[in-house]
Parts: sequence; C-alpha cells; structure tokens
Amino acid sequence: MPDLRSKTTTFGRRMAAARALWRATGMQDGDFGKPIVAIVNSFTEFVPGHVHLKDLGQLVAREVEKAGGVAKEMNTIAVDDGIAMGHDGMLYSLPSREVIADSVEYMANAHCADALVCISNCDKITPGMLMATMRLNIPTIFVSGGPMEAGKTILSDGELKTDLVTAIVGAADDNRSDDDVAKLERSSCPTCGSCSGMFTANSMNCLAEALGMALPGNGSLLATHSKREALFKEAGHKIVELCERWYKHDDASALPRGIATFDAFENAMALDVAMGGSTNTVLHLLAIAHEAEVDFTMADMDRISREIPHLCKVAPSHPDYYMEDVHRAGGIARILGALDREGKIHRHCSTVHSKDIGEFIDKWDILRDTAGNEAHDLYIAAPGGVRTTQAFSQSRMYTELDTDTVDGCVRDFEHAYSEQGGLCVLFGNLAEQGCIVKTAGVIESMYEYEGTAKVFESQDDAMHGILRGEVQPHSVVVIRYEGPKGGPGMQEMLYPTAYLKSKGLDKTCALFTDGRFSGGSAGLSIGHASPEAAEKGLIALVEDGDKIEISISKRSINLMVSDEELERRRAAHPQADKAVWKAEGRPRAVSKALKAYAAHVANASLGAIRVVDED
Ligand SMILES: CC(C)(O)[C@@H](O)C(=O)O
Ligand SMILES: [Mg+2]
Repeated sequence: MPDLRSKTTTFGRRMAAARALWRATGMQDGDFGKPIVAIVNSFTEFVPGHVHLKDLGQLVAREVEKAGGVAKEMNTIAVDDGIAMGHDGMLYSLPSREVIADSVEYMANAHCADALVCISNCDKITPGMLMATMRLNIPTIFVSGGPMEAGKTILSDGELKTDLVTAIVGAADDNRSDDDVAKLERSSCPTCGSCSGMFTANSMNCLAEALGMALPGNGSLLATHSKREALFKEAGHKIVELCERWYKHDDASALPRGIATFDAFENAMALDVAMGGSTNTVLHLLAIAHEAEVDFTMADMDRISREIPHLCKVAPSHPDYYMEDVHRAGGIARILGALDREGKIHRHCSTVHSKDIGEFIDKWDILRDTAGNEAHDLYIAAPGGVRTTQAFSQSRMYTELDTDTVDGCVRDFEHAYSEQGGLCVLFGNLAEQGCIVKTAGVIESMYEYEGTAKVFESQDDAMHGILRGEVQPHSVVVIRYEGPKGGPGMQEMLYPTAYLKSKGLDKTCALFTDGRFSGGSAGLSIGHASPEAAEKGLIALVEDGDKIEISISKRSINLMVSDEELERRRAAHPQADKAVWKAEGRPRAVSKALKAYAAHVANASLGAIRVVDED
C-alpha cells in the first residue's frame, strides 16, 4: 500500500517541528494521518474567468474536511489573454503555463501534499495545472470556474450575440459608429467566467472532462449558474475517495496517469476535432502527454482529425452558438455520446467520477434512455442575462433541451458539418514538422488556396500593416519570429486575424505564422509553423511576392520557390552563421525571465515544452 506522502512531514519524533508548523496552520491531533489535499486555486481579480473563485477554494476545503481529509489552499497566477492581447504582455501568456505547472509542483512537493483539487479556468491555467498533475501523479480532480455568458446587444444594423472578438472586430471596422463600438464594449463580456465561445479556456475545460479528470458538466455549465456550486462541493468529496482508492486500495486507476492514458488522449482529441476546439489545445495536449510520459504526437492528432467528423460549431466558427448552447444540447457527454455511437470512443478509460468513460456517457448523454433526470436537470441550466461577477448567482432554466441532431448545436454523424474534424495538421516545406489550422472556422471555398506572401517580422507590424491597408486581397500574411523561442513566448495573433475581418479581407487572405492563435481566431489562419523562424525554419526565408500554396484536402502548405533559390537565400541570410536567428532590427524588450524561457523551449510541434538535459 503506498504511504501517504504527507507522512514524511507528519509522522515520527523528528518531525516535531514540521508538526508544530502544521499545527500553526490549524491542524490538530486528529488531523495527522489524514490525506492533505492541496486546493490549488487560481483566483485573481485581474481575470473575469477567475474573479469569482476567491471563496470557492474554501468552499471545496470545507467539503474535503467533511469527507475526512485535511485541506490546504494555495494559489497560482493567471494571465488574462484578452487583456494581454495585441501588445508585449502576450509574450508572457504561454510561458505562464510553465510557471503555473512549476508552482503547483513546488508547493505539492515541498509540503508533501497527498492530492490536489485544481480550481482552474482560463487558457494557460487548466493546461499548466494538468501538466503538474501528470508530473506529480497524485490523486487529482479538476473543477474549473465555468464559462462566461454570451453577450447580447442591439447595434445600428440589428441584434446580435457578442463576445470579446466581436468587440475587437467592431472597434477596427471603420463602418461601425462609435456608438456601436461603445455598445459592443459594454455587452461583450457580461459576467464572470471564461470567455463565452469555444475559445481556448473552454476548449481545455471540455478536454479535461473528456480526459476523465473533471466532473460531468465541467466544460459547459456557466460560471454564474447556481448548479455549478455542486461541482465544487462534489470535487471536495471525490478527492478524498480518490485518496482512498490509491492510498488504501493501491488502485492506480485513480491516479492521473492511470486516467490520462494514450487511449484517453485519443478520446480527448476526438472530442477536440468534433467540437472545433482552439488550436492551442494541440500545444497543450502535446505538453500534457509529455508530462504523463504518453507518446501522443502530432501524427496521432493528424490521424484522428481525418477519422472524426466535425459535429459542433460554436463561436468564433458560428455566430449564434456559445458555450451556453453547447450545454443546453447536453454538453460534452452528448458530443462524446455521438462519437461513441459510431465506435469512436475508448469506453474503458478511467475517470475521477465514474467506473469508466463508457458509464459516464451512458449516464449523462441526454439522448440515451440510460440517462436519468440528473442529466436533464444539469443541462437545462440557462444564462441569467444579468451582469455579475458572482459565482452561482442565478438559477434560470431553459424551457427545453436542444436535442436536434440535424440543425442543433450538436449534430450526429449523418448531419456533420464536415466529414473530417475541425482541426487539422498541415505539412510541407514551410512546416516540415507540421503546423495547425482550425478548419472549423475556414470557409470551404478557401480549402484549396494560393496567395502571395506579405511578410511581417512581428505581430505588431502585421497589425499596423493590415490597418494601414498594406495587405491586398489574395495575400498570405506571414508573421514570423513569433514562435516559442523567437517571440519569445509564441504570441496569440487575435488582433491580426480580427483586423483582416474588420477590413473585409478574411475571406480572401490567409495568415501563416510560427506564433499561435486565440481560440477566438477564425479564417484560414495557420499557426505553430515548425520549425520556427528562430530555428531557421523555411518561414524565415519567405519574401514578399512569393507564392504559397495551401491545400486542406491534401493537408499541405508549400512555398513555391525553387530549392536552388531557397539555398541561395539561406546562404545570403545576414545571420547565416548563427545557431539561432532573430528578427532583424525588431525593437522588443525581452526580460531575463523570458530569455530564460527561450533558452529551453522547444518548438510548437512538441507542445512548446521546455527541454532540459534528460529530455
Ligand atoms: C482571449 C481568448 C479568446 O480567450 C483567447 O486567449 C483564446 O485563446 O481563446
Ligand atoms: Mg488564449
């Protein structure tokens, strides 16, 4: 039987001082010998996805205590990608994932915690915590803050649903009045929670559910809804059960690595492409698999994306469907249910809450006879429509669920948006190790595309260039030296993609970068080019006017320049003799913290993990 890790600091005469300190934190005689559960809270007032989490750590803590554990709350940082977007603040976003993973490891190992409840939400927090979880491999359950409600407003040209991307696009659209822009600003982010579309945060919280690490409803139940409180309370009980399974019964299927197996990653990826998740999920799944020591690669993602159809379109790929609509259609269990009906799910995978994923689907897929009232009662939870920063502050219900498999938010295989999934991997001379595009957000007429390169050496230059009218229709906007090493930090290009839309260029132009995208980006936006420009990838050799061919059906992207000419350019490059290439003359202050990150980070095809010697 594995010993409680905490025994190292709580047992034996020589631990008198450590026990003295534990006592000073509130522990008493009867507490020593109980599992010590770290409540990993990511509360911060900087981020709407986290502003409502302040008291929720203590809510979970009380439930842990009732269930027989000792709870100790700690905090992680959280970056708001939307606020950090479009300026150098975004350099810190992806690196914050490693800071979060490390901080969880540091706290859990320094104090010998036995288990974790991870209260996550926005883009890097869920993956950072999942990475730590796989590294530590101690009982863990995830409960995220929940999605924001979609905004609604009436503009001069009619009523529409809004989110932060609508606000970005509207603010740069010269045809929009100031009055309209003010309305967008005030309506786009109405409540606490992770931004309302199938953006990165929600994608990751849905994937946590499919991986088996979070409770049913975790990815889709709104932050504001009173029903979400039950997830937090249940997490407090379940973590003590997971401790019993591992520490008392030696049941390794209760551990993160017993849950997040290769098959579980396949399940998660199947969900990802079926729901058209954010391209960032590719980076994060690779990094989480790496920490779990599971050999799940871009090649597996490519294979799965060809086998699984696209069943669910949500903002930014659909103007009317938001996370609240995914929830009303039965959430993640419903999408997994549709995949399972066609034999595309590994039902045997373990979870933190059910015997296996198969049992989870049978009980929670609202289209199954085996699903009970519990499933109906969960998925009927509706948005409240009232501005708030308070968790669980409203209890509105839909009058009925969305069970439409033809035109509803979640479709069946027969009525899929496309036969292949909503994310795909492209290879070619511009991306020998691959790059990523969210086909969910690409119009079909652009699946076979040829354009002329317009090169920018930074995101900032690209944004200004697009706004100044330097980009013509049928251009491929190339933004380089924005990779994990080259940026450093692999910025999200939400402003450039949104500005192409503001300028009416999104249906004739493509964007190609070694940086990455927000989950809010749509259009023919191809990111994660590997190798990146800093690693002397071919993207560094592109010149204005070059032809670039992109084929979604062939999964290819190629620079149509002869090998001889490319060799000439490589030899003539001003930094030809250097090991790492840098953007020429780019004014960017890079802090020591970011330089330390850049020194170790691998390219996007490996999930932008840090490579240390033993790797
Ligand atoms: C700000 C957003 C939309 O959350 C973005 O960061 C994303 O990646 O989805
Ligand atoms: Mg993001």
